[in-house]
This record gives sequence, structure tokens and C-alpha cells, in this order.
Amino acid sequence: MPSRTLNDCLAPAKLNLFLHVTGRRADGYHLLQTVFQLLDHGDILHFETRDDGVICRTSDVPGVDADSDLIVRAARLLQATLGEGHRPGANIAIEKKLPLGGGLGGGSSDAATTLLALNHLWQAGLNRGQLMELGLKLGADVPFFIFGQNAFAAGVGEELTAVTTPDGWYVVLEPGVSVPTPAIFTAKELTRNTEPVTILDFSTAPVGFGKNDLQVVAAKLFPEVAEAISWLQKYGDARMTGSGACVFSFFAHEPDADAVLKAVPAHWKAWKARAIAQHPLADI
Ligand SMILES: C[C@@](CO)(OP(=O)(O)O)[C@H](O)COP(=O)(O)OP(=O)(O)OC[C@H]1O[C@@H](n2ccc(N)nc2=O)[C@H](O)[C@@H]1O
Ligand SMILES: Nc1ncnc2c1ncn2[C@@H]1O[C@H](COP(=O)(O)OP(=O)(O)O)[C@@H](O)[C@H]1O
Repeated sequence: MPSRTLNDCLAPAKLNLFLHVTGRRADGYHLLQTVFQLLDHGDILHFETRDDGVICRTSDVPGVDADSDLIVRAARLLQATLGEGHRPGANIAIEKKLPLGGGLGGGSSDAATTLLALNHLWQAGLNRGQLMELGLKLGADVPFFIFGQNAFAAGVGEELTAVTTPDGWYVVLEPGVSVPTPAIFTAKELTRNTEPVTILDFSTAPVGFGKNDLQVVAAKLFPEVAEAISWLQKYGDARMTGSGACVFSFFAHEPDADAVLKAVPAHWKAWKARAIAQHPLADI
């Protein structure tokens, strides 16, 4: 069969506009409330089917070997749901733009884009709900990217409700460290009892709503994070996304975001991205 391709697929970054830890499950996982915001910036993936059943990552990702790459694991997981006698493979190339352990959901988004793209190319026929279920096996943030819209999330991030968020620009600062998520969740000083909020609470005043409960812990363990927050704080409400390390600030007007970017000290990588309402592959 001739190969089929899907090129230039964006695996968008996400921001956690706020992130509250409201409790802990019996298995140790933390109950969260958060709003996930999609951005128009992320990793770029290219897919080409092959008919020998092999899944091959054709580009290097420094720090992530192919077998543990969420892209490869997502492709193999989807492959395993297909019947015997129908085992297509794929070459997958990635242009990695999001930092590892940045709290931008890079690995999770790569996995979601892979599930969406290969479900289409392989004509696997799984519906969105089935893909979200598969995605949860790979990571707590994966279902959100498959859901495809900005969302209020509860549970461990898998109970999703679509939510409208402000249009505008985000300046994102990369402090240059990779924060391991387990280290933040296991910290003694993490507070785990923030009062639950409602979607209406968020929707009434979304800009600057709530806080990130993981920020205090990450800033203490990684002074680079604390330094980035206090620099960006000069220009507006600055906070960390996810379990870190990246920090962000919202600007309703693009020139204001550009002005901040110009002022960023040379030792930090920084960029701006626009808030988007839908995942680029939402309608695939
Ligand atoms: C905190 C969040 C918020 O968006 O974002 P990131 O900073 O990772 O993007 C996520 O919920 C992270 O999800 P994800 O990165 O998939 O975490 P996982 O790999 O599933 O979990 C890594 C480890 O963190 C702890 N963990 C994770 C999620 C959670 N709700 N409670 C936890 O206690 C567990 O010890 C788990 O073994
Ligand atoms: N394709 C991938 N991109 C990024 N990280 C990956 C990928 N595959 C596996 N990982 C692993 O997942 C970890 C979390 O990565 P990432 O999703 O970028 O961070 P975060 O969850 O903080 O946004 C990385 O440190 C890496 O070990």
C-alpha cells in the first residue's frame, strides 16, 4: 500500500492558568482543580505510515530515548488496539521546541497528537472518548489535549469541562531547569487542602484567578524558578505553569507582550504565544 503522510502537525503547549491541590486519593495521586489553556506554540510532528508494523522515531530528542518517548509509546498503544492482521507502522519525526519538565505538557501533547494523527492515518476508527481513555494510560494531561478545547479540569486532570478563556497573549519564560513532577508532589510542605472552586468562580474573573499551589514548592527547590517569577512579576501577574519550571504572564494586547519580551535578560529563553480556543487537530 502506498504510504500516507500528515506533516506539520502542531502538538500545542498548555498553561495551567491556576492549579489547586484539593486533596489526595488513596493511591497517593493528588486531586487537582485547574484550567488548561492551549497555546499556538508547540512541538511539530510529521507522520508517514509504513506497512511493516514498525514504529520508528526518525529524529533525536536529547534526553529521551526512543523506546521511552511518549510519541513511540502512544503509537504502540494505539497499534495494540488494532486487530491482528492489521498492523500498520509509522515513521514519526519531531521538531522539539518545548523544554522537558517545563510544565507546558510537551510530552503529553506529543502523545495526544500522535494518537489523533495515527488514528486518522491508520483509519483505526477510535472515537474521541476511546482515545482519551488510551491517553490517560500515558499521562494525566494527555486526555485534555485530545479533548481539544480549553478546559476546567478536576480529579487528576481527567474530568474535563469546556471553558471559555480570555483571548490574548502569553509571555512564557523558561528558567533553564527541568522540574521533575514527582519531586513536587511528594514534598512535605505542599499544601493539599485548597477549598474547591466552581467553573462560575473562574469564569466571572478569569484573569489572575486563583493560584498555583505547586509554585511555592518548586520555587523553593529551584531558585531559578523563583528568580524568573520575581522578574516577570514586575510586568503583571506572573505565575508558574503545572509543576514548573516555566512561568507566564497574560497580556490582552500584543505590543505589551512584545515590550516585555524585549526586556528579558539574555540568560533566559522567552517567547510569546497566543491563546487558542481549539486544538489544531480537533476536527481531524
Ligand atoms: C501537574 C500537571 C498539571 O497539568 O502538569 P505538568 O507540570 O506535569 O505538566 C499534571 O497533572 C501532571 O501530570 P503528568 O506530568 O502526566 O504526571 P504523571 O506523569 O502522571 O505523574 C508523575 C508523578 O506525579 C505525581 N502526581 C501526578 C499527578 C497528580 N495528580 N498527582 C500526583 O501525585 C505522582 O507521584 C506521579 O507518579
Ligand atoms: N516526547 C517527549 N517530549 C518530552 N518529554 C518526554 C517525551 N517522551 C517522554 N518524555 C519524558 O516526560 C518527562 C516530562 O516531560 P514534559 O511533558 O515535557 O514535561 P511537563 O509534563 O513538565 O510539561 C520528560 O522529562 C521526559 O523524560
